[in-house]
Amino acid sequence: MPIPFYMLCGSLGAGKTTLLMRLLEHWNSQGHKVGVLMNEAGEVSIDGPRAGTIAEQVLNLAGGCICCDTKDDLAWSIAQLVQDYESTVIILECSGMADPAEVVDAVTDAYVSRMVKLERIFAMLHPVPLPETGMAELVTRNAIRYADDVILNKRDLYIPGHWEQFRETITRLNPHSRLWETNHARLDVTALLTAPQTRATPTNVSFGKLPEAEHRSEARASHHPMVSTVRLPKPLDRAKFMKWTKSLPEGMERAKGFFRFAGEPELQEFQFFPPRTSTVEPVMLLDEPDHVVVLIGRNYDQDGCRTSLLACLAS
Ligand SMILES: Nc1nc2c(ncn2[C@@H]2O[C@H](COP(=O)(O)OP(=O)(O)OP(=O)(O)O)[C@@H](O)[C@H]2O)c(=O)[nH]1
Repeated sequence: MPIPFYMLCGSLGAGKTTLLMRLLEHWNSQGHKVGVLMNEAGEVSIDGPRAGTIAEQVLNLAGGCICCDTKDDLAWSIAQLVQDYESTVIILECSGMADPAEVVDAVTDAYVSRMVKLERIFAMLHPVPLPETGMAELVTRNAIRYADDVILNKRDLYIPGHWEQFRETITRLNPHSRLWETNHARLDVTALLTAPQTRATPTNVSFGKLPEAEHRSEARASHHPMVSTVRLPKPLDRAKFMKWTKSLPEGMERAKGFFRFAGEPELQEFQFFPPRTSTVEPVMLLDEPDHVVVLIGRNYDQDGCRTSLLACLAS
Protein backbone atom coordinates (compact mmCIF):
# COMPACT_ATOMS: atom_id res chain seq x y z
CA MET A 1 0.00 0.00 0.00
CA PRO A 2 1.63 3.31 -1.06
CA ILE A 3 2.24 5.76 1.79
CA PRO A 4 1.32 9.48 1.57
CA PHE A 5 3.89 11.72 -0.08
CA TYR A 6 3.82 15.52 0.29
CA MET A 7 5.76 18.02 -1.75
CA LEU A 8 6.79 21.39 -0.38
CA CYS A 9 8.12 23.78 -2.98
CA GLY A 10 8.27 27.51 -3.63
CA SER A 11 10.59 30.48 -3.63
CA LEU A 12 14.01 30.54 -2.05
CA GLY A 13 13.84 31.73 1.52
CA ALA A 14 10.03 31.94 1.59
CA GLY A 15 9.75 29.87 4.78
CA LYS A 16 9.56 26.29 3.51
CA THR A 17 11.66 24.86 6.33
CA THR A 18 9.64 26.88 8.84
CA LEU A 19 6.48 25.17 7.57
CA LEU A 20 8.27 21.81 7.40
CA MET A 21 9.04 22.04 11.13
CA ARG A 22 5.36 22.66 11.89
CA LEU A 23 4.33 19.68 9.78
CA LEU A 24 6.90 17.47 11.49
CA GLU A 25 5.64 18.48 14.94
CA HIS A 26 2.11 17.64 13.85
CA TRP A 27 3.01 14.24 12.38
CA ASN A 28 5.17 13.35 15.38
CA SER A 29 2.28 14.13 17.72
CA GLN A 30 0.17 11.73 15.68
CA GLY A 31 2.73 8.96 16.11
CA HIS A 32 3.89 8.98 12.48
CA LYS A 33 7.35 7.93 11.41
CA VAL A 34 8.24 10.74 9.05
CA GLY A 35 10.83 10.44 6.32
CA VAL A 36 12.15 13.81 5.12
CA LEU A 37 13.83 14.36 1.79
CA MET A 38 15.74 17.58 1.40
CA ASN A 39 16.75 18.81 -2.00
CA GLU A 40 18.90 21.84 -1.44
CA ALA A 41 20.64 24.07 -3.88
CA GLY A 42 24.07 24.00 -2.26
CA GLU A 43 26.42 21.09 -1.70
CA VAL A 44 26.12 21.36 2.07
CA SER A 45 22.71 20.89 3.61
CA ILE A 46 21.54 23.69 5.87
CA ASP A 47 17.90 22.73 6.27
CA GLY A 48 18.60 19.00 6.74
CA PRO A 49 20.14 19.36 10.19
CA ARG A 50 17.28 21.71 11.14
CA ALA A 51 14.68 19.14 10.21
CA GLY A 52 16.85 16.46 11.80
CA THR A 53 16.15 17.96 15.18
CA ILE A 54 12.53 16.84 14.84
CA ALA A 55 12.44 14.12 12.18
CA GLU A 56 14.24 10.87 12.82
CA GLN A 57 15.16 10.23 9.22
CA VAL A 58 16.37 12.99 6.90
CA LEU A 59 17.96 12.19 3.56
CA ASN A 60 19.61 14.74 1.34
CA LEU A 61 19.34 14.61 -2.42
CA ALA A 62 22.33 15.72 -4.41
CA GLY A 63 22.24 19.04 -6.25
CA GLY A 64 19.43 21.56 -6.29
CA CYS A 65 17.80 20.49 -9.48
CA ILE A 66 15.73 17.35 -9.77
CA CYS A 67 16.79 16.44 -13.25
CA CYS A 68 17.38 13.10 -14.98
CA ASP A 69 20.31 12.20 -12.69
CA THR A 70 18.62 13.13 -9.42
CA LYS A 71 15.44 11.29 -10.35
CA ASP A 72 17.18 7.97 -9.73
CA ASP A 73 18.51 9.36 -6.48
CA LEU A 74 14.98 10.36 -5.48
CA ALA A 75 13.57 6.91 -6.30
CA TRP A 76 16.38 5.24 -4.36
CA SER A 77 15.89 7.52 -1.33
CA ILE A 78 12.14 6.89 -1.30
CA ALA A 79 12.78 3.12 -1.42
CA GLN A 80 15.20 3.47 1.48
CA LEU A 81 12.69 5.42 3.58
CA VAL A 82 9.82 3.05 2.84
CA GLN A 83 11.63 -0.28 2.99
CA ASP A 84 14.47 0.21 5.48
CA TYR A 85 13.13 2.93 7.68
CA GLU A 86 9.43 2.00 7.41
CA SER A 87 8.32 5.63 7.13
CA THR A 88 4.57 6.11 7.33
CA VAL A 89 4.62 9.49 5.61
CA ILE A 90 7.23 11.24 3.44
CA ILE A 91 7.74 14.92 2.73
CA LEU A 92 10.11 16.38 0.16
CA GLU A 93 11.31 19.95 0.54
CA CYS A 94 12.36 21.08 -2.91
CA SER A 95 15.04 23.66 -3.47
CA GLY A 96 14.08 26.80 -5.34
CA MET A 97 15.88 25.21 -8.30
CA ALA A 98 13.89 22.00 -8.58
CA ASP A 99 11.18 22.21 -11.19
CA PRO A 100 8.04 20.79 -9.52
CA ALA A 101 7.00 19.37 -12.89
CA GLU A 102 10.10 17.13 -12.80
CA VAL A 103 9.38 16.06 -9.23
CA VAL A 104 5.78 15.15 -10.04
CA ASP A 105 7.14 13.23 -13.00
CA ALA A 106 9.60 11.36 -10.77
CA VAL A 107 7.17 10.41 -7.99
CA THR A 108 4.52 9.21 -10.39
CA ASP A 109 7.01 6.91 -12.10
CA ALA A 110 5.69 3.31 -12.32
CA TYR A 111 8.32 2.07 -9.83
CA VAL A 112 8.04 4.92 -7.31
CA SER A 113 4.23 5.07 -7.37
CA ARG A 114 4.12 1.55 -5.93
CA MET A 115 5.71 2.98 -2.76
CA VAL A 116 4.21 6.46 -2.43
CA LYS A 117 1.05 8.30 -3.39
CA LEU A 118 1.43 12.00 -4.14
CA GLU A 119 -1.06 13.46 -1.67
CA ARG A 120 -0.71 17.25 -1.82
CA ILE A 121 1.61 19.88 -3.22
CA PHE A 122 2.29 23.01 -1.17
CA ALA A 123 3.84 26.14 -2.67
CA MET A 124 5.37 28.57 -0.19
CA LEU A 125 5.82 32.13 -1.39
CA HIS A 126 6.79 35.47 0.08
CA PRO A 127 5.90 38.91 -1.15
CA VAL A 128 8.86 39.67 -3.36
CA PRO A 129 8.32 40.23 -7.09
CA LEU A 130 8.14 36.94 -9.00
CA PRO A 131 11.31 36.39 -11.01
CA GLU A 132 10.91 37.47 -14.61
CA THR A 133 13.21 35.07 -16.39
CA GLY A 134 15.33 31.94 -16.18
CA MET A 135 15.12 28.81 -14.04
CA ALA A 136 13.83 30.62 -10.93
CA GLU A 137 10.93 31.97 -12.96
CA LEU A 138 10.05 28.53 -14.30
CA VAL A 139 10.36 26.93 -10.87
CA THR A 140 8.26 29.55 -9.06
CA ARG A 141 5.58 29.59 -11.72
CA ASN A 142 5.39 25.80 -11.87
CA ALA A 143 5.25 25.66 -8.07
CA ILE A 144 2.21 27.96 -8.14
CA ARG A 145 0.65 26.15 -11.08
CA TYR A 146 1.01 22.68 -9.57
CA ALA A 147 0.11 23.56 -5.99
CA ASP A 148 -2.99 22.35 -4.20
CA ASP A 149 -2.25 24.96 -1.55
CA VAL A 150 -0.42 28.23 -2.03
CA ILE A 151 0.87 29.71 1.22
CA LEU A 152 1.70 33.39 1.18
CA ASN A 153 4.10 33.75 4.07
CA LYS A 154 5.78 36.73 5.74
CA ARG A 155 2.57 38.66 6.10
CA ASP A 156 4.42 41.03 8.42
CA LEU A 157 6.39 42.22 5.40
CA TYR A 158 3.37 42.90 3.19
CA ILE A 159 3.23 46.34 1.68
CA PRO A 160 -0.36 47.40 0.91
CA GLY A 161 -0.87 47.76 -2.82
CA HIS A 162 2.02 45.45 -3.69
CA TRP A 163 0.28 42.70 -1.77
CA GLU A 164 -2.96 42.92 -3.79
CA GLN A 165 -0.92 42.76 -6.98
CA PHE A 166 1.02 39.76 -5.70
CA ARG A 167 -2.16 37.92 -4.77
CA GLU A 168 -3.73 38.73 -8.13
CA THR A 169 -0.73 37.32 -10.02
CA ILE A 170 -0.95 34.10 -8.04
CA THR A 171 -4.67 33.58 -8.47
CA ARG A 172 -4.26 34.26 -12.20
CA LEU A 173 -1.60 31.54 -12.45
CA ASN A 174 -3.63 29.06 -10.41
CA PRO A 175 -7.24 29.97 -9.67
CA HIS A 176 -7.92 26.51 -8.24
CA SER A 177 -5.56 26.23 -5.30
CA ARG A 178 -6.44 27.06 -1.71
CA LEU A 179 -4.77 30.24 -0.59
CA TRP A 180 -3.35 30.83 2.89
CA GLU A 181 -1.79 33.94 4.39
CA THR A 182 0.63 33.35 7.22
CA ASN A 183 3.28 34.74 9.51
CA HIS A 184 6.12 32.34 10.21
CA ALA A 185 4.05 29.60 8.56
CA ARG A 186 1.56 29.60 11.44
CA LEU A 187 -1.56 27.91 10.17
CA ASP A 188 -4.00 25.14 11.00
CA VAL A 189 -1.88 22.15 9.96
CA THR A 190 -4.77 19.69 10.23
CA ALA A 191 -6.82 21.80 7.80
CA LEU A 192 -3.83 22.15 5.47
CA LEU A 193 -3.38 18.40 5.30
CA THR A 194 -7.06 17.76 4.68
CA ALA A 195 -8.20 17.75 1.08
CA PRO A 196 -11.25 19.96 0.59
CA GLN A 197 -14.55 18.09 0.50
CA THR A 198 -16.83 18.72 -2.43
CA ARG A 199 -19.03 21.10 -0.51
CA ALA A 200 -16.61 22.82 1.80
CA THR A 201 -13.54 24.87 1.05
CA PRO A 202 -11.65 25.15 4.32
CA THR A 203 -9.34 28.07 3.90
CA ASN A 204 -8.28 30.84 6.21
CA VAL A 205 -8.68 33.54 3.64
CA SER A 206 -11.54 34.77 1.51
CA PHE A 207 -11.30 37.58 -0.98
CA GLY A 208 -12.24 39.03 -4.32
CA LYS A 209 -14.32 37.40 -6.98
CA LEU A 210 -13.95 33.73 -6.13
CA PRO A 211 -16.48 31.35 -7.58
CA GLU A 212 -18.98 29.78 -5.20
CA ALA A 213 -17.20 27.47 -2.75
CA GLU A 214 -18.62 24.29 -4.17
CA HIS A 215 -17.68 25.15 -7.75
CA ARG A 216 -14.27 26.24 -6.62
CA SER A 217 -13.41 22.94 -4.94
CA GLU A 218 -14.75 20.91 -7.86
CA ALA A 219 -12.63 22.99 -10.16
CA ARG A 220 -9.60 22.46 -7.93
CA ALA A 221 -10.12 18.73 -7.89
CA SER A 222 -10.20 18.60 -11.67
CA HIS A 223 -7.10 20.77 -11.84
CA HIS A 224 -5.03 18.44 -9.63
CA PRO A 225 -2.60 16.34 -11.72
CA MET A 226 -4.28 13.01 -12.49
CA VAL A 227 -2.05 9.99 -12.87
CA SER A 228 -3.06 6.69 -14.48
CA THR A 229 -0.80 3.69 -14.74
CA VAL A 230 -1.99 1.40 -17.50
CA ARG A 231 -0.51 -2.10 -17.40
CA LEU A 232 -0.08 -3.76 -20.77
CA PRO A 233 -0.58 -7.53 -20.55
CA LYS A 234 0.35 -8.12 -24.21
CA PRO A 235 2.44 -6.45 -26.93
CA LEU A 236 0.93 -3.47 -28.73
CA ASP A 237 -0.03 -3.13 -32.35
CA ARG A 238 2.41 -0.51 -33.69
CA ALA A 239 0.06 1.22 -36.15
CA LYS A 240 -2.77 1.46 -33.62
CA PHE A 241 -0.47 2.79 -30.92
CA MET A 242 1.07 5.46 -33.16
CA LYS A 243 -2.43 6.61 -34.05
CA TRP A 244 -3.33 6.66 -30.34
CA THR A 245 -0.40 8.97 -29.52
CA LYS A 246 -1.88 11.53 -31.91
CA SER A 247 -5.28 11.34 -30.24
CA LEU A 248 -4.19 12.26 -26.70
CA PRO A 249 -6.52 14.87 -25.19
CA GLU A 250 -5.70 18.53 -24.49
CA GLY A 251 -5.25 17.94 -20.76
CA MET A 252 -2.54 15.31 -21.19
CA GLU A 253 0.76 16.86 -20.09
CA ARG A 254 3.08 13.91 -19.86
CA ALA A 255 3.08 10.20 -20.64
CA LYS A 256 5.81 7.59 -20.55
CA GLY A 257 6.25 3.86 -20.53
CA PHE A 258 7.92 0.64 -21.66
CA PHE A 259 6.44 -2.11 -23.81
CA ARG A 260 6.97 -4.22 -26.93
CA PHE A 261 5.27 -4.14 -30.31
CA ALA A 262 3.87 -7.40 -31.67
CA GLY A 263 6.35 -9.15 -33.95
CA GLU A 264 9.27 -6.91 -32.87
CA PRO A 265 11.84 -8.19 -30.36
CA GLU A 266 13.06 -4.82 -29.02
CA LEU A 267 11.85 -3.26 -25.80
CA GLN A 268 10.43 0.20 -26.59
CA GLU A 269 10.50 3.36 -24.51
CA PHE A 270 7.64 5.80 -25.03
CA GLN A 271 7.80 9.47 -24.06
CA PHE A 272 5.17 12.18 -24.53
CA PHE A 273 6.03 15.69 -23.36
CA PRO A 274 5.14 19.32 -24.02
CA PRO A 275 4.49 20.66 -26.58
CA ARG A 276 2.67 17.45 -27.56
CA THR A 277 5.73 15.60 -28.81
CA SER A 278 5.93 11.80 -28.71
CA THR A 279 8.89 9.52 -29.21
CA VAL A 280 9.00 5.73 -29.30
CA GLU A 281 12.49 4.29 -29.38
CA PRO A 282 14.10 0.89 -28.77
CA VAL A 283 15.91 0.80 -25.45
CA MET A 284 18.21 -1.65 -23.68
CA LEU A 285 17.89 -2.01 -19.91
CA LEU A 286 19.62 -4.33 -17.48
CA ASP A 287 16.34 -5.72 -16.12
CA GLU A 288 13.08 -6.19 -17.90
CA PRO A 289 10.78 -3.38 -16.68
CA ASP A 290 7.02 -3.66 -16.12
CA HIS A 291 5.17 -3.08 -19.36
CA VAL A 292 3.10 -0.02 -18.52
CA VAL A 293 2.23 3.44 -19.74
CA VAL A 294 1.88 6.19 -17.15
CA LEU A 295 -0.38 9.10 -18.08
CA ILE A 296 -0.16 12.44 -16.29
CA GLY A 297 -2.50 15.31 -17.02
CA ARG A 298 -5.28 17.49 -15.75
CA ASN A 299 -8.97 17.26 -16.32
CA TYR A 300 -8.74 14.48 -18.90
CA ASP A 301 -10.90 11.41 -19.34
CA GLN A 302 -8.86 8.79 -17.45
CA ASP A 303 -11.12 5.85 -18.31
CA GLY A 304 -11.37 6.89 -21.95
CA CYS A 305 -7.58 7.12 -22.32
CA ARG A 306 -7.06 3.80 -20.57
CA THR A 307 -9.65 2.07 -22.75
CA SER A 308 -8.34 3.54 -25.99
CA LEU A 309 -4.78 2.53 -25.04
CA LEU A 310 -5.82 -1.03 -24.19
CA ALA A 311 -7.59 -1.17 -27.56
CA CYS A 312 -4.09 -0.93 -29.09
CA LEU A 313 -3.08 -4.34 -27.68
CA ALA A 314 -2.28 -6.72 -30.51
CA SER A 315 -5.03 -9.23 -31.09
N1 LIG B 1 9.82 38.34 8.80
C1 LIG B 1 9.53 37.05 8.64
N2 LIG B 1 10.52 36.13 8.57
C2 LIG B 1 10.18 34.84 8.40
C3 LIG B 1 8.83 34.42 8.31
N3 LIG B 1 8.82 33.07 8.11
C4 LIG B 1 10.10 32.66 8.08
N4 LIG B 1 10.93 33.72 8.26
C5 LIG B 1 12.40 33.71 8.30
O1 LIG B 1 12.87 33.66 6.95
C6 LIG B 1 14.12 32.93 6.89
C7 LIG B 1 14.02 31.83 5.86
O2 LIG B 1 13.09 30.86 6.32
P1 LIG B 1 13.23 29.33 5.93
O3 LIG B 1 12.09 28.62 6.57
O4 LIG B 1 14.61 28.84 6.14
O5 LIG B 1 12.99 29.49 4.37
P2 LIG B 1 13.24 28.39 3.20
O6 LIG B 1 12.20 28.66 2.17
O7 LIG B 1 13.31 27.02 3.79
O8 LIG B 1 14.67 28.82 2.69
P3 LIG B 1 15.58 28.05 1.55
O9 LIG B 1 15.52 26.58 1.89
O10 LIG B 1 16.93 28.64 1.71
O11 LIG B 1 14.95 28.37 0.25
C8 LIG B 1 14.37 32.40 8.29
O12 LIG B 1 15.25 33.26 8.93
C9 LIG B 1 13.00 32.47 8.96
O13 LIG B 1 13.05 32.62 10.35
C10 LIG B 1 7.80 35.42 8.41
O14 LIG B 1 6.60 35.17 8.31
N5 LIG B 1 8.22 36.71 8.56
